Amino acid sequence: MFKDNDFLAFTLANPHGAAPAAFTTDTGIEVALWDTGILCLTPANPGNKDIVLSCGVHGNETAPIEIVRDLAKAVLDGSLPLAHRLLLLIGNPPAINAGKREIEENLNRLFSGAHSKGDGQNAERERAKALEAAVARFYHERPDAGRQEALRLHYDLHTAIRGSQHEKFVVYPFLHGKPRSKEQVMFLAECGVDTVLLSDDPTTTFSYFSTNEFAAHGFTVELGKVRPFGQNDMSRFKATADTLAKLVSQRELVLPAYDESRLNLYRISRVINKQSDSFAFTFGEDVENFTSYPKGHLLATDGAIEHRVELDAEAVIFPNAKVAVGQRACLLVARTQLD
Ligand SMILES: O=C(O)CCC(=O)N[C@@H](CCC(=O)O)C(=O)O
Ligand SMILES: [Zn+2]
Repeated sequence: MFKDNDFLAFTLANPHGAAPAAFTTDTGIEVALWDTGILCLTPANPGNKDIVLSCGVHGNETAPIEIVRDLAKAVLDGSLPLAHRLLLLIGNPPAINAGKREIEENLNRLFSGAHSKGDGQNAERERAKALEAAVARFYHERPDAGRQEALRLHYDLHTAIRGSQHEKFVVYPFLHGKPRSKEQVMFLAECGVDTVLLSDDPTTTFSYFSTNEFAAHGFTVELGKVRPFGQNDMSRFKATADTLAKLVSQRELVLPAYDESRLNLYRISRVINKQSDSFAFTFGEDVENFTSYPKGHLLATDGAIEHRVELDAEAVIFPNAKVAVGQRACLLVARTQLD
């Protein structure tokens, strides 16, 4: 189905849809293309993990797309065994083709039903619906359901617009009081992700959708800085790619014991939403994620509104004045410990 086992090339050649198709590899893996960029892989005797790996939810975040392309190729050509069910998602193919974060709307604000709110309709809203349906189908369609409790995982892979003082970090979605998983945090540390942002609010992101609706362990994983295809230094993503390969190929993954000294833990203290077109930060585009400011410091203005640091120190994450009015323009985080 895919020339040279290149799932990405096929997806980008069919950005708006592809007919469902299925085949079995020489190594006995059932491969099912459910739609363009939506590929379900089932080994003959699946282990207890149901793994979703998504990338390209933002079209210009290319390194994660390359990681998923290479992993798909290795599984399809048999060089990487598959131990568990795996759903590979290439989020926004038209945006990838355009080399843009989004075409009309930020896909990662359209989950948990947000795609169907309001009057507007566009390809990103349709895609959010299709991705939600694919995740639901994948988690519900486990062939041996009832016999074996599956561990549901979803790593939504991104890169950030700005540089980051901690290059690799995750947003750990709000779990509504359920305990955070120290094992998952150590898995991420093995991926080279040493920084965790704990969210305390529901959102409309993809990772929150999977954690909230399917009790998956889900994360938005930020792996570095956005660069165009061909300009990523893939050596910086090796630990992540290698650990993801181990995750999908090993029946049992041995992880180190929880060690907080390996981690930087932050809690999201505030979300700043853009309320008008006059929204502006007081700092420049070169200021990196995790830059910290003292209490009282003026971070942004929005017409007559002043956004100042409220805690002793708060650091800025994802500051972006160019988002649409009503959207999140910045997160503020403060140091914390795991609950
Ligand atoms: O660098 C930026 O400004 C954005 C990088 C990015 O796409 N981040 C995700 C985080 C999602 C989350 O909060 O879980 C996003 O903004 O969608
Ligand atoms: Zn992103």
